[in-house]
Amino acid sequence: MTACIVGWAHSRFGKLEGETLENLIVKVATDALDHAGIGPDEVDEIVLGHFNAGFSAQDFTASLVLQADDRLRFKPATRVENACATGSAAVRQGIRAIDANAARIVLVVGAEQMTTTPGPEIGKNLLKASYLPEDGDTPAGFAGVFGKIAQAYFQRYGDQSDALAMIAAKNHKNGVDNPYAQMRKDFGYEFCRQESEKNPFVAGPLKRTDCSLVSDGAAALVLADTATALKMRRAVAFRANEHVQDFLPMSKRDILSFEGCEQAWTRALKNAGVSLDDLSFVETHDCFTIAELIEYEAMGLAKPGEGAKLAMSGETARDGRLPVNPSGGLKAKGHPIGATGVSMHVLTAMQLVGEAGGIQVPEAKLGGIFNMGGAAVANYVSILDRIR
Ligand SMILES: CC(=O)SCCNC(=O)CCNC(=O)[C@H](O)C(C)(C)COP(=O)(O)OP(=O)(O)OC[C@H]1O[C@@H](n2cnc3c(N)ncnc32)[C@H](O)[C@@H]1OP(=O)(O)O
Repeated sequence: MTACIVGWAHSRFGKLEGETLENLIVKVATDALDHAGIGPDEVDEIVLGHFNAGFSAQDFTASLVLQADDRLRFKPATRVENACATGSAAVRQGIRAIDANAARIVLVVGAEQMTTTPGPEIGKNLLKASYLPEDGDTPAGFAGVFGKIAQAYFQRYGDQSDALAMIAAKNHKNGVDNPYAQMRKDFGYEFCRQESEKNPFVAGPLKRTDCSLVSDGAAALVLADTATALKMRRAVAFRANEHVQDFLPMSKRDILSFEGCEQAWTRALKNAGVSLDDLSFVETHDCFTIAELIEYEAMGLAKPGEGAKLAMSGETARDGRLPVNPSGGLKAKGHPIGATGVSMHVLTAMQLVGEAGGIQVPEAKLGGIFNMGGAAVANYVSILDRIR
């Protein structure tokens, strides 16, 4: 694998009043090129990750990146989509262009503007990433889908509400120190555990603090081949990048195993020639706290049914044995669908070059990323390593 990350940019995530999708895209595209020290004329290919599915009237968005600079005119530009893993799908498209020697420099952008959509429509738009014959009328949108998963998990392994609250509290605490995060509030374990007026049940056993946020935001990366990257200011290499797509209907699989996630991690660790013990931290897809818990098991950090034990142990806290979501995750940082996967790569690269500020994991050397579309349908794992 020859692709490296050589520059990046990240907008603040949140309800960004007065912002437009175009502005968000243009700003991060411009800032990422500046950060890399690359002129727009040097870009060989542009990939935009954008989910949309009804959030924005503006579709056909790949060309919005060209608004960043006239010198991007006539470059190939394509939009990709793979539900909540759309950002990682864009990153992978860029890697593949470089690996195929079809491009030397690729500009990857991920963006979404969700908060301008009225409340009930948000859930409906998100549900378009589920299997409609089964889940089309699920109340509470995607929270309803993961509420059912949580219920089934509790039936098989017992009530894990305390562990879910622990995960929520951990990620909210981490988010406090992330300047890009939408919610920078340390709610504490007790608040996340107790149902209250401010923390009501949303779907099944999931409370509000078990859900990721509805967000606007964008992030961008500049990718380069290794030879080019080694001449630049920073170079973070992909030791591995894997994509595993599973069946969409949950009825065709054991939904409590996240087998696509497991496959993607197994392949990535093998191809990188490392084990989980070698990782300094992981950014994982906590769209709902139950997802992070099942991901502990799928990636091999805990045995099936024992994710809760790991969550309660504190080993995944920022000062634990393997910090998980030091950025605050989707839970606190926010989850603007098309931007999320790109954001995970940006924040991991920042950690590896020691530029992560308040969320810095000391002496971070190797970072793992898991980004997921649907209920473990689109599964992307990257393992990143600083080489310069
Ligand atoms: C594979 C995948 O990635 S699927 C994931 C796709 N994404 C989603 O499904 C998004 C899930 N999240 C949601 O739908 C929403 O955040 C909900 C339903 C949990 C909450 O939304 P609402 O009930 O409409 O909350 P609303 O926006 O009115 O805010 C009410 C309060 O709760 C807070 N709040 C809203 N969402 C959250 C959240 N997820 N976590 C913590 N607090 C929240 C707000 O800041 C506000 O606080 P305040 O009263 O102090 O100002």
